[in-house]
Order: sequence, then structure tokens, then C-alpha cells
Amino acid sequence: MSPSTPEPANAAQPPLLNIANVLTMLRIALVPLFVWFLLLDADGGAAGGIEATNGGWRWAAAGVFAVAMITDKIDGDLARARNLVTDFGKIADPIADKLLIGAGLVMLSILSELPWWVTIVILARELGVTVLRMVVIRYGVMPASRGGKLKTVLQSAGLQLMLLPLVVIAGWLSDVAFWIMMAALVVTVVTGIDYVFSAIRLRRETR
Ligand SMILES: O=P(O)(O)OC[C@H](O)CO
Repeated sequence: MSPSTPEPANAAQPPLLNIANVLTMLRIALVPLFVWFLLLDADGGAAGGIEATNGGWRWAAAGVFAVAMITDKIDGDLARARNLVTDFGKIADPIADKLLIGAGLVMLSILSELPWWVTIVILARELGVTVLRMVVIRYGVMPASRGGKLKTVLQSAGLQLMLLPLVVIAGWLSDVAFWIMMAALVVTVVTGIDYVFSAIRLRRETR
């Protein structure tokens, strides 16, 4: 897990309104739609809760999630290939990922498909790293590390599988989804600690 390399804030920046940043904002805009589709699919469950009916809306929610995660890959690639990397993008991109993945985790816990403790540990790390980024912004921008990117890939893959009505397709895929989510949990915690060291380094280097 290599630590992220803190970067001093860029003086000369590409225009803020560029295709990579627009895709990031689109990803944020897809979050309410994704949650709405999951709610449309849900029905009254045991003990007054709600549970998935695994109907068409669930497929639609899984589709919106897939589209949003594809924009994550595309905006990163575009930003690097066309020199569109901005400080705004470095901060907004991880936030967009966290909103989408956070919404997915909370919804799966509400639907009793993911233990709340998994959701809480991941959300605590994501919130902590976001706050840390804001706190150290006066020293420079702390971009996503390679470990952080791996964490997002594992979280997205686990969530994407869990969002598909796997019980209907093949039960064993539920186990695969669960273990990917456990791997995501471990990488989430380890990279969270790694960012703390990165922030300390960034502060030391710019003092
Ligand atoms: O580990 P973080 O918090 O920097 O997030 C990583 C991003 O989601 C990668 O796109």
C-alpha cells in the first residue's frame, strides 16, 4: 500500500468547467436517482423494516450504480490524458465516490443485506479522510493514493455484486460479494491509516 504523494496546490490550473469535472458532478447527481430506485423496489419487511423485492427497480438501481462507477474510471482517465487535473477535481472526485458508495452501503444496511457495523466502519473512515483532506488543504492537496483507488475498486465491485439480485441469479455469488466486501473493509481501514501519515508528512514538508 504505497502512501499518497501529497501535492502542493497547483498555481496554473486547467479550466474548472472541464469534461472530467462535469462527469464527477454527474456522478454526484446520480446518487439520489440510485437511492430512489432502491426505495421503489423495496417493500414492507419483517419488524416494520423494508426489504428488497428484487424486481425491475433493483436492476435499474444496479444499472445506475454501474454507470456512475464507469464515469469514475472515465473522468480519471480523461483528466490525466487531456491534462485536465484540477485541485477541485482531486477533492471532488473522492467525495463523489464516497457519496455514491456511502448511499449504497446505507441502503443495503437498511434493507438488512449488509451488517450495519461494516457500513459504519467504512463511513467513519471515508468521513475521517474527507475531513483530514480539508484540514490539511492549507498545506496542499492530498490526492487519492493507489491504495485508495484499490479500495474504491473493491468497494464498488462488492457493492455492484450485492446490488444485483444474486439470490435470483446464483446464490454462490452472494458469498463472493461478501468476501470482496470484507477485503474492501480491510483495505479501507489500512488506507485510512496511511492517509494520516500522508497528512503528517505534508504538514512537515510545507512548514
Ligand atoms: O481513498 P480516498 O478517500 O482518497 O478515495 C479514493 C478515490 O475514491 C479514488 O477515486
